[in-house]
This record gives sequence, structure tokens and C-alpha cells, in this order.
Amino acid sequence: MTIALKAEGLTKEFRGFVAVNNVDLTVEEGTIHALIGPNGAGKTTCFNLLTKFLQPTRGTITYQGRDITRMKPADIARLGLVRSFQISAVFPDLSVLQNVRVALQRQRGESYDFWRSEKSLNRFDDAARAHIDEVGLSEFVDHRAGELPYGRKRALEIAATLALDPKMLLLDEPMAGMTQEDVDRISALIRQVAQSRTILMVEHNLSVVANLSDRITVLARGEILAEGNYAQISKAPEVIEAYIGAGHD
Ligand SMILES: Nc1ncnc2c1ncn2[C@@H]1O[C@H](COP(=O)(O)OP(=O)(O)OP(=O)(O)O)[C@@H](O)[C@H]1O
Repeated sequence: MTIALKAEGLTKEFRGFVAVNNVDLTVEEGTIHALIGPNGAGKTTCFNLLTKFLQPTRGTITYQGRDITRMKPADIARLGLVRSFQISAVFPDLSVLQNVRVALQRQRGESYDFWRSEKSLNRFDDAARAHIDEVGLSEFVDHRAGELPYGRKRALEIAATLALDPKMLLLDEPMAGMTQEDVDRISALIRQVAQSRTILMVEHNLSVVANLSDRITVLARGEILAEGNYAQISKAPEVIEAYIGAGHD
């Protein structure tokens, strides 16, 4: 197996409170890997450590064999390890096409400039349309992003993320706030995007996790409680206990 992302002894303390404690995590290339756990387990903290939005107190992170522990989010994005945009990062007054063009422009390292003429931006159109097509938004290409239904905005967010040419995508609760119809659509989209990329996602919706994940890591109280496929972890007594004990939303 080829390892895409590896954390060793990952630890984060907030003024003495240990939110993530000595986590060893290995994500295999080409898989969909989910990070789950009851409320307060440390999933978000762990995600922020892996995406370099937080600096670990101890431990190391390697991506494709390269130590990225001290690197900045923008630098790891250039290596192909990309965190999905938050919906707030979608520009509501720009069209779907313009949003993806802006992402492409940034990926090429050009300064971000609303005043840039349409003409000079048009050269990104073909690539932008390909990403928009990949996420099933072709019929919305000229719609204002702000007018899109919530689930379609998430698809646009993924299209803008694909513009950064990720080899590995980190998704933070991709199903949050989605209707069942959206959940089905975004699940299909994640599966499709994963055909040529590695995915690590934090997700609360356990049926989505069961449906999509090749491998699941269960965190509780900042530590790894169990790891395996869904059949394995859902039967593990310590996992059942942690979920019942801590309550789950
Ligand atoms: N900046 C911070 N300062 C102090 N404590 C923090 C900070 N961030 C997180 N924590 C604490 O660390 C623990 C883990 O939080 P975290 O948000 O990572 O858990 P989670 O598994 O994502 O939870 P949820 O599912 O509720 O989002 C919690 O007890 C939380 O209060």
C-alpha cells in the first residue's frame, strides 16, 4: 500500500487540556477515510492539525513521505493536499463559472483581482467548465452562486476545490445542513471525485460514513478508540459504549 498522509504521536494541548492525544493515523492513497467520534472527541482539532490550520503541540505529519509538520496551509495545498472551501468562501454575487475561474486564477498564482478584464479571465473558461461538469453543475453555469440551493453550493465549493488540483482532499462535515436528496447527490459526487484522489473526511452522518468509507478511525476523548471498516467498528463494544456514553447528534 502507498501511504498518502501519516500522523505520528499527534498531540494538541489547549492550556493543559489535551484535545488530541498521541494520535497515529495512516491514510492510504486512493481511499476514502473517515474520522468519526462522539461530540468533543477531538475530530475538528485533529482535522485542523492535519490541514495545518493548527500547529501541533507534539507529533509529526507526513504527506507523500514529506514532513509537513511545520508547513502552512497554502504550502501544503501546493503539494496537492487541499482542504475543501467553506461555503462562505463562495462569492454569492459571482456566477458559478466566475467562482471556479477565480479559484483557477488563484491556483495559477495570479493576484486576485475583481477588476481584471473578462477577456483575460476567459482563458480559464474551458478548465472551469470541466470542473463544473465534473460536479454536475453544468446547467447552473451562469447562475449566481448565491441563488443556488444549499446542496448545489456544496457542489460548487467542491468544484472550486478541484480547481486547486488536489491529490488529496480533506472534507469537514460535507453533509452538514444537507437534505436527504443533497446527501445522496454529494455522496455520489465524493465517490466520483475519489476515483482519482484520496479523501479524508470528518462526518457525523454514520450512514454516509458506512456507505462511502473504505476505512474509519474512531476518536474518543482525543484518542483513537478503534479503526477498521464500518462492519468492524460498528460492532466494537468500546465504540458502541463511547457513542452511547457521550451522546450523539
Ligand atoms: N481552541 C480551544 N481551546 C480550548 N479547548 C478547545 C479548543 N478547541 C477545542 N477544544 C476542546 O477540545 C475538545 C475536542 O474538541 P473538538 O472540537 O476537536 O471535538 P469534535 O470531535 O470535533 O466535537 P464535535 O463533534 O462536537 O464538533 C473539546 O473538549 C473542546 O472543548
